[in-house]
Amino acid sequence: MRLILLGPPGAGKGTQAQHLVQAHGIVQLSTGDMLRAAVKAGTPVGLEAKEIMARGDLVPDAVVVAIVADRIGEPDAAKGFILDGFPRTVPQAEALDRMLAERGLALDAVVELKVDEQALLERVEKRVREMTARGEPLRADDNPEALKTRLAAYRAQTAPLSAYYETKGMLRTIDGMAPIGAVSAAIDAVLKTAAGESRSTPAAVR
Ligand SMILES: Nc1ncnc2c1ncn2[C@@H]1O[C@H](COP(=O)(O)OP(=O)(O)O)[C@@H](O)[C@H]1O
Repeated sequence: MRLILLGPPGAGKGTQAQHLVQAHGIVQLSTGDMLRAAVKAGTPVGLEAKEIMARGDLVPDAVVVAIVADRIGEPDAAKGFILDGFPRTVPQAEALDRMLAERGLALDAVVELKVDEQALLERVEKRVREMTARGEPLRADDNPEALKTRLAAYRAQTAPLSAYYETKGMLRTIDGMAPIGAVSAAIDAVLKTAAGESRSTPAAVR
C-alpha cells in the first residue's frame, strides 16, 4: 500500500503514520525526519536545509524530490510506504507522479486530516510544553515565529494539493479533530475502500 498523509503542522500526521506502520507493516517516510537527520549529520543537504527549516520555510523542491526518489527505491519500501510531509508543493506532487510511473507504481490513497487552526496552535504549544517538561530538546522550528511561517507555507504552497488530488479522484478527507483512535479507525475504513476499488479494477484497464 502506498499513501500520502496530508495536513498542516500539528494535524496528527506523525501519530497516524505510526498507527499505519503497526497496522499495515509499511514504512513511514517523513521528509521532515530525513531532513533533520541530514542537518544533524552535517551533510551537504543538511547544511543547505538547516536555516530554511529553522525559519519554517520550505526546502527547495529539487532537494526533497531527490531524497524521496532515493528513499522509495530502498528494499524496505518495496511493500509500501506512507509519505508524511511530502509532497508539500504542486511541483513535488508532479515529480512524485513521474517517479512512481517510472517504477510502474501507483498511489492507493491520499488521506487529508482536516483540523481548525486554533486547535493546531494549541496542539503545537502543548507538544512544546510536554517536551520541555520531559527535558527533551526542542526542534529548531518549535517556536511561535517559525510555526507562523510553517502555517503560512502550508496555506500558500501545500493546501493547493487537496484540489490536485481531488481532481484525480484520490482525495479522502478525514476529521482530524476526532480522538486519535477514531481518526485511525476512519483512516482504516478509507483504506479498505481504496483497496477494494483497486482489486475490483479489471487488470486490462489498470
Ligand atoms: N516536502 C518538503 N518540501 C520542502 N520542505 C520540507 C518538506 N518536508 C519537510 N520540509 C522541511 O522540514 C520542516 C519540518 O517538516 P515536518 O517535520 O514535516 O514538520 P511539520 O509537519 O511539523 O510542519 C518543514 O518546515 C520544511 O522546512
